[in-house]
Amino acid sequence: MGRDNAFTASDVLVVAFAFALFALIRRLSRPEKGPLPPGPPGLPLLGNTFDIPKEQAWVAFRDLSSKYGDVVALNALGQTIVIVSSVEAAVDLLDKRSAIYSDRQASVLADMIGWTWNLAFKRYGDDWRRVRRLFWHHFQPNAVGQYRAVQQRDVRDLLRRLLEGPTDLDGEMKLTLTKTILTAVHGLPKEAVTSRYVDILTASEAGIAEAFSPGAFLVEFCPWLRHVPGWLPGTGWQRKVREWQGQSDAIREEPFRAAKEAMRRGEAEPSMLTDLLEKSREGELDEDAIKETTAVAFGAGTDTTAATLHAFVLAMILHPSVQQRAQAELAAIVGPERLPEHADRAALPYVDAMVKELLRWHNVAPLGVAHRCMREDEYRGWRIPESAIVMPNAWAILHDPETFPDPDEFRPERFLKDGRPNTDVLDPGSVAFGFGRRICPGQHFAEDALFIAIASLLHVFDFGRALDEHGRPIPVEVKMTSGFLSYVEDYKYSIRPRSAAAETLIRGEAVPA
Ligand code: HEM
Repeated sequence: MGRDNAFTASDVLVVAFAFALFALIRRLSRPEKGPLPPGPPGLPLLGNTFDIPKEQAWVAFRDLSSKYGDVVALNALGQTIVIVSSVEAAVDLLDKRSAIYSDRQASVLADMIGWTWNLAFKRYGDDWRRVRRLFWHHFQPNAVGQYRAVQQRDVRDLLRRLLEGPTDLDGEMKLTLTKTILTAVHGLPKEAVTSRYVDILTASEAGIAEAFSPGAFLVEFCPWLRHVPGWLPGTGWQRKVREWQGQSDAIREEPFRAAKEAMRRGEAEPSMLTDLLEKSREGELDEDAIKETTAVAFGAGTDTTAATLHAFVLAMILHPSVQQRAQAELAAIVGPERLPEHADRAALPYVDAMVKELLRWHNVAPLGVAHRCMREDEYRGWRIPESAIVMPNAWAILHDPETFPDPDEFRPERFLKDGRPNTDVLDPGSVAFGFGRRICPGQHFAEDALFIAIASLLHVFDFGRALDEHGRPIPVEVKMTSGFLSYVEDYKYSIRPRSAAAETLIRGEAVPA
């Protein structure tokens, strides 16, 4: 809202004070049963609002946990936020007590934009349960094997595009995952999946980042503002909401429409959608549930996985010895005459450990997705109030030097012992994908997608630093963007096929004996 100058900073402060005062009076009028978890002292009314930075909040929260412990309570204008920075506390609360920690915070803006169709934002209840069950049925460990052929097909197409010349690596990763998901989930033939779908997602991510930037929109604090007519001064923000509505609708409707069109022409591939439509013919499902279930795979699965892969190439540039070790393993196990397949995974412990290390090293959701406590609870003698927001600081857990020495280093061997997987080390997948009943249902699909992409890329390409006009390597550094999802900032890279035989493999031709 500040962005279109619709409201001044003093408007925001007045409303914030009113909101905080209301929360304070409400709290004082209720007897309290125990202390909140420890945390920094807050200002009168405003609480800890200034302890919550907009940039890289996970780093500031980690610093708070070093001082106050693994469970820290903050008060933002009367709203309790509990930051959890250990696996033990995250599992105790979000997993073992998931019956009361599986809700999401209501958002007026999400409701206005129409994002409430999205499983990740749905409140805990029957509607969430219905879509989640349908989704899980198609993405549980025993089901994801059916998507491997499509994942492999699209990664091999990616290799070909990368061989053809310099390209936008980030965009290519996104296009690859978009093709995979829209084929596997919607049944779209790969030719029908153009960069138009990538653009839809990119626009909607920017919208989500802006809409959910804390404190940016007064309507979150004053829900009545949504009813103010759009012709009144100061309502420019409603234009933005309409734009975001369009993006949310596009994610939900466009692939679905295209898929139905492809079915009509007899060009659709077997997919989750064809399966769900079959069930709907038997009268078990309505069209909205089908659209929501398929659209959330596109909305939640594409960018998260593509962003993780984009971070992978950066890790390879920064850690050439890791790249070489993985390539040696691939050369020994897969050999020069073929490209890797999912079935090779068990025989490639180092590459498998790279998937773990990647999920640890770059957290696309550094603070997970916040859960909401549905009923007042007690934990280690502290009171967790009803409606408290509980955020697992996945980044802090996965960068804790006690668990992962030199956490900024990309070191897959930390997950190996005598060359075999070391089950004594915390599996980053058990943190990066969240907790409890809301745990990411796309985890197994994502891990498969990451494995086949990493193995295939390293089998045929060398990644390194790009050179400047004087032939000097251009420095790269790891910078994480802030926001609901975090990406590594763009970087310069060089890519070249490892050998003539590798080029032949990429082109899909037989390697001469
Ligand atoms: C590297 C890739 C990915 C990461 C790191 C990731 C991470 C997460 C996290 C942290 C959550 C929140 C869990 C919680 O509330 O505790 C989540 C939720 C979700 N993810 Fe993923 N995800 C990834 C890929 C995928 C994929 C490939 C799909 C689908 C094909 C997917 C679908 C979803 C859905 C539908 C939810 C919402 C679940 C709910 O609220 O019930 N994700 N993901």
